[in-house]
Amino acid sequence: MANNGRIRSAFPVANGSKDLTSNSAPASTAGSEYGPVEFTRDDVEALLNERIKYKSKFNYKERCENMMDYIKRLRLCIRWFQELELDYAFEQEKLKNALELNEKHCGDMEVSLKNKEEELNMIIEELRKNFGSVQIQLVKEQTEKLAANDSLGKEKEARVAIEKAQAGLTEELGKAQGELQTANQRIQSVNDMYKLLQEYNSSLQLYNSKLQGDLDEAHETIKRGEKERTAIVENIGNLKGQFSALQDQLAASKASQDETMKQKAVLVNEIASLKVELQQVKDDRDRHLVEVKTLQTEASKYNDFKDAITELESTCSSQKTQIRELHDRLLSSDRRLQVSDLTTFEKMNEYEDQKQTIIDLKSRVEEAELKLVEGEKLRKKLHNTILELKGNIRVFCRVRPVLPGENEEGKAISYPTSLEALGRSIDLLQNAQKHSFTFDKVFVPNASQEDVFTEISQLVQSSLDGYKVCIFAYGQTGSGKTYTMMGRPGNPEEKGLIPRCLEQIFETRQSLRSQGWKYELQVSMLEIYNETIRDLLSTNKDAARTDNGVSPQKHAIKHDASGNTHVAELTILDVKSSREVSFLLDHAARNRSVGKTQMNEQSSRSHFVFTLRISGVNESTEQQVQGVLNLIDLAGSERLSKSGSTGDRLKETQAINKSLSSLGDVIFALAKKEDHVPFRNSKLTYLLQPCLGGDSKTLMFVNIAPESSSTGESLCSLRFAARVNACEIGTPRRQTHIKPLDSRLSLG
Ligand SMILES: Nc1ncnc2c1ncn2[C@@H]1O[C@H](COP(=O)(O)OP(=O)(O)OP(=O)(O)O)[C@@H](O)[C@H]1O
Repeated sequence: MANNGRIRSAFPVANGSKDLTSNSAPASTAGSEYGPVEFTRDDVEALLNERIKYKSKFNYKERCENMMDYIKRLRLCIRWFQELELDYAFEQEKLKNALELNEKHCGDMEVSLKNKEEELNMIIEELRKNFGSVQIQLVKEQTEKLAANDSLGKEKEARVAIEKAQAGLTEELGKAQGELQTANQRIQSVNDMYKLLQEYNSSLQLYNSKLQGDLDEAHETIKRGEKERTAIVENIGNLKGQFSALQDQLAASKASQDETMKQKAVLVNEIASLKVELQQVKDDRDRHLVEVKTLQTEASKYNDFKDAITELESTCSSQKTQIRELHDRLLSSDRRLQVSDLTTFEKMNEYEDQKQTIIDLKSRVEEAELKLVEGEKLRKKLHNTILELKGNIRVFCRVRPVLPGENEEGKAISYPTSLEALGRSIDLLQNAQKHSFTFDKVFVPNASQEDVFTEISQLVQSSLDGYKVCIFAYGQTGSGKTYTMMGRPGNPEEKGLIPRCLEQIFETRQSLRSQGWKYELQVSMLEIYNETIRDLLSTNKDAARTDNGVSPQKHAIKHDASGNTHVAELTILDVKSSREVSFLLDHAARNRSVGKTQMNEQSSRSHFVFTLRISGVNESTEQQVQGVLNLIDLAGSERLSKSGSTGDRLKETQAINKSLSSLGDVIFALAKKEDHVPFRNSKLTYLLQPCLGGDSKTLMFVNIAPESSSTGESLCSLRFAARVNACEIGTPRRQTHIKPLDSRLSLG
């Protein structure tokens, strides 16, 4: 029990003292005999280490008393301990409760803090949103402010203009009022003058009437004088004098009367003109009054404007305060924007660097692409040189995949993977014996139609360059010859070599136009069935389908001195697009002789020969080329035993085998450079004579079925192909000319 630095009094009981000062918590009330006592650690230790000394060892009474006292003190100490423990337990309980309370309080605080945090987050979110909307509003307010400023400026301008106009109008009004006043004055003076004239006129009239009276009087006097003349004859002279004087006076008064009359007329005219003038002045006055009225309405409008302007100004001032607020916010946003601008600037720099890197990379890619194009050109050139060096016959082997329902077990075919054999060799296992073959190319079962076409596309190009090209597919029934040549109908991905060749030719024809080349293409399709040629493009269905009705001589084959082949009465059609050719291919496929054999449900029982005659003229160089592309799907090569044929099928198989073995004979004779090459032994070899004879480029596909049951047939096919592959027949020759004036070369 640690004292924790509490200052305590020495153990009083132990010292026999009754100083019971209590100065610590928890307070102990131990020691009822001694009152509440407290022990320190030293007290307890002193008590425990106390050794009672006795005066006499044998004074048992004293020893007993001392012992009793010691026990009493020990008991006291124990009780103190117990009470202390109780107090501590109580205090611990209290602390525990306080701790729990605090924990609870803490939990509550935590919850409330979390709530507060959420609330604050929400407020922040809201503030952010508000900030966004405030920014939008700010932009809006700014545009509005600008618009208001604009309109205010306009209004001010209008106000100034109106004020100017008003000043002008007031000036004009003043002027008009002045004019009106002068006009009124003039009217007044005219009126006065008119009055005066009227007075003058009336006085003149008076004077006139007076003169008239005088005249009447004179007349009276004359009358009296006349009367008196008679009466006073002697006074005539005097009277005559009087009379003439009176007449003179009369004439003078008449003249003055005329004068007055004239003056009156002048005055009347003047009054009339003054009246007109007065009318004009009145009109002017009315006009001015109207102007004054309009000016007054404008002035009232201007007053309205004034109200609007004051309203606008108050809006402006409120907007100004808003703008000021927004401006403050804008400033803070600006500061943030500056920070983000800095980041953006850094990012921009990074972006620029990356852009530069991209540009560098692009230029490097372009360089690489250029190199690639150059390399491709070189490759083509080398390829052609190799072809020419190698001779004109090459062999490609293609193994078809295992078809659904076929047995995949016991793989008879494998493909060596050594560097020199990869893609060119094939091993066939028969009766535990391995037969290895190497060809120009071996296509594994998963090779696509496009893969195969890529390998022969150079050859197709050669036909456009003026070579005779002959590609044929050889192999047992069901090994994939028709698939290789024609593809799977209705599936563009799986179209065969013939449609792909034509697409390439038409595309190249189009692109060569820019170099001045113009090509004409003609197509013919025939089959050799039982040693008889049948025109597959004939529109006469009976002639196309019937075997017996066709004379073997009908489609006689002829070769001219230039190595061109003509088949009599064969339909040759000009073609302009690959679509046209596919239509013709469909037509021909429908006309083909097919039959069911043990090995193929739809076995081609004839050799199918597709011929494309290519005639090109270069208008700028006058160069002319004639190429021929023969694509041949041979009939199945299986042996009689395997085909299980009887009757007509047996006859077909025999004819097929005869022509195929003739093909072999011709190739081998050519290879051996024998004097006599048995071209005429079969229709097929005779037809293909110019293509096999050394001038052309020939490619043979040997098609192989993968299943073990076909191993025997596959071995035969591969052996035949290997022999062909070993042949070197001649060097292909290109048929080019400089355009003769009016000739068109015969084809084929
Ligand atoms: N490479 C290939 N990928 C997928 N299927 C193929 C392949 N080669 C051939 N086939 C399929 O195999 C079957 C037989 O092929 P195809 O008719 O072309 O053989 P064939 O040698 O022309 O036969 P025949 O000589 O009897 O006419 C067909 O259903 C064809 O679709």
